[in-house]
Amino acid sequence: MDKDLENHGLNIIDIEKVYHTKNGDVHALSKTNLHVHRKEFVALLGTSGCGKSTLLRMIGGLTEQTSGTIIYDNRELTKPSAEVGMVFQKYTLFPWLSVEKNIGFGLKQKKEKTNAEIHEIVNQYVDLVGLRGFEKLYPKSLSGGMQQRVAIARALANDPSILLLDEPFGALDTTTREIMQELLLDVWQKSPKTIVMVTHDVEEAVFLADRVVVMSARPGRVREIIDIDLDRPRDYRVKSSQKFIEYKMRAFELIREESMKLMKEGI
Ligand SMILES: Nc1ncnc2c1ncn2[C@@H]1O[C@H](COP(=O)(O)OP(=O)(O)OP(=O)(O)O)[C@@H](O)[C@H]1O
Repeated sequence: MDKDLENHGLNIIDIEKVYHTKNGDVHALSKTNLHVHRKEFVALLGTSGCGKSTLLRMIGGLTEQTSGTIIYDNRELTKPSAEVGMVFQKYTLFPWLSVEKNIGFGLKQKKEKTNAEIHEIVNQYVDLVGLRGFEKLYPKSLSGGMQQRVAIARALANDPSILLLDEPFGALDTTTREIMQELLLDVWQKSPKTIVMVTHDVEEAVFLADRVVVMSARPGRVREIIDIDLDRPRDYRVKSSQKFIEYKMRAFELIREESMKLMKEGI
């Protein structure tokens, strides 16, 4: 592959994070390297506290790394920017704004588009995440799954190059979660982005991602990368295939090994 193209996408280079707290230093992430291709979907898995969220927050410019560099398409990412959209587990919608106002919030702030253009973009995302008929409602009258759909639409409406998802379906019941996974795949297929998603759910990671990155226990680093060679578009039926089960088992084994290490260390 052309050297320049190879470098395109997200490059995480020698990233390390130590939190300095009053009770001492917490080594959250040891030198971590990862390359995520443009429009690739990567899922991060690992034991609790291995630094998954820390890594995501550093990519998003919300937490400063102790050392190392994060580059997207040859530009260094150092602070929050419109290029990076984020969705967290906790519903983070503005309660005083309607669904459509929440989705259009970032566009309005940027002041680059007319109200009519914003209206059109918002409408497009209302349809994409299946919220037609709910656009005038306020977050408090929506279910958890619907609120996360608004959050995803809000992040995408800004047309970011990278979408960071931190356990976005963690608070949802199993069925809603599965439906949201399919919706996310559908949205990603129609509006492809470079996605990095943190999840605790092995099945979710294998179902969604092109590659599953399993991290070692704290201080985290990349333990193994599993290439998920499953046809797209995917639907839930793929979960019963032999290949799917093998990928899932491999990820489980790795996480188990890392959890056992933590237990032996008495953490
Ligand atoms: N702001 C902070 N100050 C001090 N320590 C922190 C801070 N944020 C995270 N940590 C610590 O850094 C380590 C990694 O935390 P992080 O939340 O990144 O892990 P995680 O893999 O996302 O965990 P989980 O799966 O439980 O959400 C943990 O030991 C955590 O306690």
